Amino acid sequence: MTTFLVRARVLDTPDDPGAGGGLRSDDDCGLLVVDGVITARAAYAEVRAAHPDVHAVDLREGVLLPGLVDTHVHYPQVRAIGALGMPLLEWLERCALPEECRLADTAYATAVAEEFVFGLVSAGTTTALVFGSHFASAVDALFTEAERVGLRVTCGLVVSDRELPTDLLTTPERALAESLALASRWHGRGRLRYAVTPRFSLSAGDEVLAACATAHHEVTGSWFTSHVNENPAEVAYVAELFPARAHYVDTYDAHGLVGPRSVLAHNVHPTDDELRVLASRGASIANCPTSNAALGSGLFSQRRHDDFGVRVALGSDVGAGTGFSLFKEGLQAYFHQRLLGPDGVPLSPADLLHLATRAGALALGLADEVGDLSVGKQFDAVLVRPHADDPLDVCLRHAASPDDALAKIFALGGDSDVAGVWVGGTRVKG
Ligand SMILES: O=c1[nH]c(=O)c2nc[nH]c2[nH]1
Ligand SMILES: [Zn+2]
Repeated sequence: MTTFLVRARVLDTPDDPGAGGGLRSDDDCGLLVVDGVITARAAYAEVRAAHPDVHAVDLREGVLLPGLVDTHVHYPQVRAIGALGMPLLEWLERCALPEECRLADTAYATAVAEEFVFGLVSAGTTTALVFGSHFASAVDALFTEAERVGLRVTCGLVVSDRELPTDLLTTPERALAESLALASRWHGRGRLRYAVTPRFSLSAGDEVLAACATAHHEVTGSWFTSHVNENPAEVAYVAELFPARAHYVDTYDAHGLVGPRSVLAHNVHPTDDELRVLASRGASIANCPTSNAALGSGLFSQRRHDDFGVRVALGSDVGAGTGFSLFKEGLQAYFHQRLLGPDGVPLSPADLLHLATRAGALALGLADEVGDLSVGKQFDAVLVRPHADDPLDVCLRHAASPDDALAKIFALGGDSDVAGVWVGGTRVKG
């Protein structure tokens, strides 16, 4: 049995700030961690008195947050980050898809998998719903690396049967067979799970979507992820390709793919009917603000999702998104709401932390395990400790309140401020 006691300044959001909760802040908190699980939480002196002999780790030089949860991030696109100036379909054709073709080479894919997992850990992301590769061997490489490092990863084979470079296409039969084979190797193994992943219905016709539905049904507890309503040209083309469907969401819903274990990325241009369907199915949306800005996709309406009761979490959407940091995504989510003027939702610092942690855990069905630092949860945590006299260090020392300190972390925090990362009680960075 491995037991240690953490002494830290802890910020987390166990209760949704948008639903009457707020920021939980404990200046001198004691967390007893036994075999990776938090078994006691109280004032440090109290936990210490009850456990006088346990080894203590003093993290008071920084701020301890729950591990960050990224609900939409593309593993094959690490090397494609930062291509600016194109809308979605042109960016896919000129930038993302040529790079994704290179993952047919397993040695290349293995190197990218290592870079990708390192990118997640460096940013303080401990749980991710990862958009995989079109090549099964590359998906194996990603799961292998995630397991080696110990991250919580849900991922799957990306499948498509049209509109993409030939090397990225498959058939419904092959899609199903390869998906089931991957799931049999990885789903439910340690912290890993399988996600059925048609790229988007623009590139996945009804036969492939039906194969995805079969895989989702056969792999108990699997997840479903894809893209939806990202860009007006994409939305118009999907409508042309699926004349019998009511709308973009219906291209998935008609196959029974939209439910509580679904995460759809973007949804920048939804109709009211689509929001109604998403809410009634209990599906989640990954809001990807830096990607939406970089590709000029538009401003995400948090208000309409809130009004219809659709769950929202955050995704970095690397490589259309401009990096792995969910602090940056949170800040951009905040900016976008500001730019919407009266139609925007004023996001507080606690809202941003909730979006980057517990909302993601809820979207991924992992809220009983991760997302905050309560008793019974896994010790998945991020220590934010900037270098002495960096602007963030200065601002944290002079913060007027815990909410103010958190705002400064989202405004100024980056990978170099992430001084420690733990997953299930094991330190994976720092
Ligand atoms: O932002 C995006 N990135 C992608 O790789 C992609 N594929 C389909 N639709 C997409 N959107
Ligand atoms: Zn994406």
